[in-house]
Amino acid sequence: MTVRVLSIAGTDPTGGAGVPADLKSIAAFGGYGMAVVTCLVAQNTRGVRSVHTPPASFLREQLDAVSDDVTIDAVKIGMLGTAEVAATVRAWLDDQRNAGRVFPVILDPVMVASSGDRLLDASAEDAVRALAAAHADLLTPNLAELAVLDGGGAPGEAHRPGEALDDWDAALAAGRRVAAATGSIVLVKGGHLPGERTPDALVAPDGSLLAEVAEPRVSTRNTHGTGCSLSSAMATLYARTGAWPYSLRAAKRWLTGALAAADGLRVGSGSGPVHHGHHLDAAVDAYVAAATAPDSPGTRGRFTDDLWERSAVVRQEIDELEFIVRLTDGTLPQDRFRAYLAQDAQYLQAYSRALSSLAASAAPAPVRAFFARGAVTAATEETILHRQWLRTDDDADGGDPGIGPVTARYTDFLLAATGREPWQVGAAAVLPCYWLYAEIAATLSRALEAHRTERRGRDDAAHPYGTWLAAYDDPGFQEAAAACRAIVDDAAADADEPTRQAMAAAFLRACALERDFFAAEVVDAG
Ligand SMILES: Nc1ncnc2c1ncn2[C@@H]1O[C@H](COP(=O)(O)OP(=O)(O)O)[C@@H](O)[C@H]1O
Ligand SMILES: Cc1ncc(COP(=O)(O)O)c(N)n1
Repeated sequence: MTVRVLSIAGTDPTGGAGVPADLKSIAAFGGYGMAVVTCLVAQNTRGVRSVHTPPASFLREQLDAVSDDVTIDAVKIGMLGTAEVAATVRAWLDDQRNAGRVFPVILDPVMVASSGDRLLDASAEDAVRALAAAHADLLTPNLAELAVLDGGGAPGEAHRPGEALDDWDAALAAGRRVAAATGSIVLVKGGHLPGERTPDALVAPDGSLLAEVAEPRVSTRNTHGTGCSLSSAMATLYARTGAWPYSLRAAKRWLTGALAAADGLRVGSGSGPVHHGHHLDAAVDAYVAAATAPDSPGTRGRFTDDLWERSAVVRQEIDELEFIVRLTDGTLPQDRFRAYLAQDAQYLQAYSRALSSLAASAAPAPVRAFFARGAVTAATEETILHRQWLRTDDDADGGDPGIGPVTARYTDFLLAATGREPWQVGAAAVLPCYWLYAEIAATLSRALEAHRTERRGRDDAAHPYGTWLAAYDDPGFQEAAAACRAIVDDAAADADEPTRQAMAAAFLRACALERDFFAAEVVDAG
């Protein structure tokens, strides 16, 4: 379901906070973003230079231009700047409510930028509190903002304004008071507290805890706009799901990924932005793959011939990987080989499940039978790997390292493609594991033969991974690869063009993941 989300906020010409961050977050969750600008801010990752606030009447014109024309599914409010701006937004919300237009309002009470610059007049704090009490369904203050909002709590109980909230229990207590005082749910954020994890919690006006989540702290100075991004994500997810706890868990997980990918953006020399679109790689790959497809499919040869050609670059990259080169010449260190096998065992477990999905799909009976046999073979291979190579039963040095991030990315993709896509697309997704592996096994086996011939009679004649390599150059495996290829060709011949394109995209994505899998064993071994 696409939701229409309006951001009412200030600008950031470097794109990390305010309106641009909001629009990116809304888009990241599949929403349609709209924006009304409260203040124009000349800022970058190093700080705020100046703020220009257009007349309140013009703000009202922008708000009316949206609401006169578009049905709004959620509103996220960020920087308000002045009491007059806060009052104008409030008056517009009053009018919306009186006209019977109901939508959730998420208020991020922006007061001070992460650079330390003020973004709200001190005299406007009461107006923000009043706006929160009148209209906000959810408030998303950071700790400093929570402390200021709490300054207006019940006498005697209230946290003193300006006093720092420096532990999680104090923050939750302040969150409860602000929730009670405003009647809004408060998202209490522990991002500014020290510690390995970053806790966030949703506190209801009756004091109950609706959800508490904690993700690992990402080691980065690039946190500009995290507050804006999180609150827009919450607005979009809540408009879509109608559930605050699910929205928080999903938003928090995404934000942690956006923070982890932040350093890779290389935007600015101060506190840079987070990567809002970090999760879109797979979708972009699919579009690029579709764009490389020839225009007239009818004039082509076998579908998989074309796929093979289109995967040439990735296959070349695999052949040149240090891991493959050293596995072939036998110089790969034992611990790296074992780390690879441990990930391979994890992979096989998921692969067996992916093939089982195809065995249970709407495919013709012989196809289902083929994948059912494949599922059994993969599970058997996994068992053999554990018994013969990993000896997990009596492993002296602590056993299973768990699934690595790259293995997880590949297996998540396979399970999604075989579980949720048409079976033809799932079949194309599992093909690279058969086909590329069969090719690699054949190459390795030729190298093994050369190694033997060259060193015949010498005392280093035995290739350290010879037994393992030999097992993989199994004629049965080569036959299975050819059969899977035939299945994909037949399926493509009967499929419509969108399905063929989805099949090609799935095949090429799996090839890229196959490469990443071989390239990543050092990292995964971690
Ligand atoms: N280094 C970090 N690693 C992981 N999460 C973080 C980090 N810094 C902030 N966050 C998270 O980002 C969100 C916004 O946090 P916060 O810093 O309180 O907002 P603001 O940007 O408004 O100051 C919270 O969920 C917080 O836990
Ligand atoms: C227009 C605008 N709105 C909000 C912030 C706060 O940014 P942060 O989320 O880093 O505190 C900002 N710097 N600029």
